[in-house]
Amino acid sequence: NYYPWGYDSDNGPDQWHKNYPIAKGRHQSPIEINNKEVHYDRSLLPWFASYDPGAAKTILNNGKTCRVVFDDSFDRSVLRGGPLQGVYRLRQLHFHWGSSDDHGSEHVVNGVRYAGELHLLHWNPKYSNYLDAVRRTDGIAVLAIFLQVGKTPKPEMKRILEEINAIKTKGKEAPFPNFDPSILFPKSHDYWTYHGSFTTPPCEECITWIVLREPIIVSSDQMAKLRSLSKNAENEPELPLVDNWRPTQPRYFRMVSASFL
Ligand SMILES: CC[C@H](C)CCC(=O)Nc1ccc(S(N)(=O)=O)cc1
Ligand SMILES: [Zn+2]
Repeated sequence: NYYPWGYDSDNGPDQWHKNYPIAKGRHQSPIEINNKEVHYDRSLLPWFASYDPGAAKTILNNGKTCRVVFDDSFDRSVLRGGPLQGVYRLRQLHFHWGSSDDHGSEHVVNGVRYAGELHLLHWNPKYSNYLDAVRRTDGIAVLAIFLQVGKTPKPEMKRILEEINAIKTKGKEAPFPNFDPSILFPKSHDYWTYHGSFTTPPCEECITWIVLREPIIVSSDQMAKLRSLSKNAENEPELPLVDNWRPTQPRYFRMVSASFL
């Protein structure tokens, strides 16, 4: 009998390997990023995002996260440079967050957990489609941005959080037109990069991670707004959608490169 994966004790990260054996692989994500083990790579190029606001389509609650979906039927919104060869198409963005402000991010930096983490997922159009790309080591690129709680929140987050009321329960979707996610980017483009996996099932090891050093500032109220999402469907008992983050995985023999000294 099929029992969907989740983040509870009976279907959470420690159980995922039963249906997705690669979850115990050697290139899993997220990981701890420690300054001592990072290698400054001066050959790393800056990365560039050129996104078309018109590519934004809908925002949805899939019971696991809040996701914004973009038109990826051609090279309309792309990420290039950094560790990447060629352009990667923006497909979706989503968040991971905790049950309180002191945790919720997936990557951890020198022991620091942030309140949340924003993932912008892009795929390599040299492959015929997304499902083909997820089977390739250079198939996917995820730009990860930490959410830090502070006094002067980024006004650009407001647009996403205003839509939360329309997608309270699992399966709810709402139109989300005219949105350029690069307005969410922090000032600095400094990043770490390493090869890893999806942080949820199917845990495929197809991701070039680009983790930004500078977090974006959100307010405690904005985090509370994310936590007001429910993982249940409309007519089911209310279950808060919180703590949808995977603990850090072993780094094994992977190099984490830094674009900055
Ligand atoms: C077998 C293909 C499957 C349907 C893929 C569905 C998918 O895209 N999942 C996904 C996306 C992003 C992340 S994360 N959190 O950015 O690492 C985790 C999981
Ligand atoms: Zn994610």
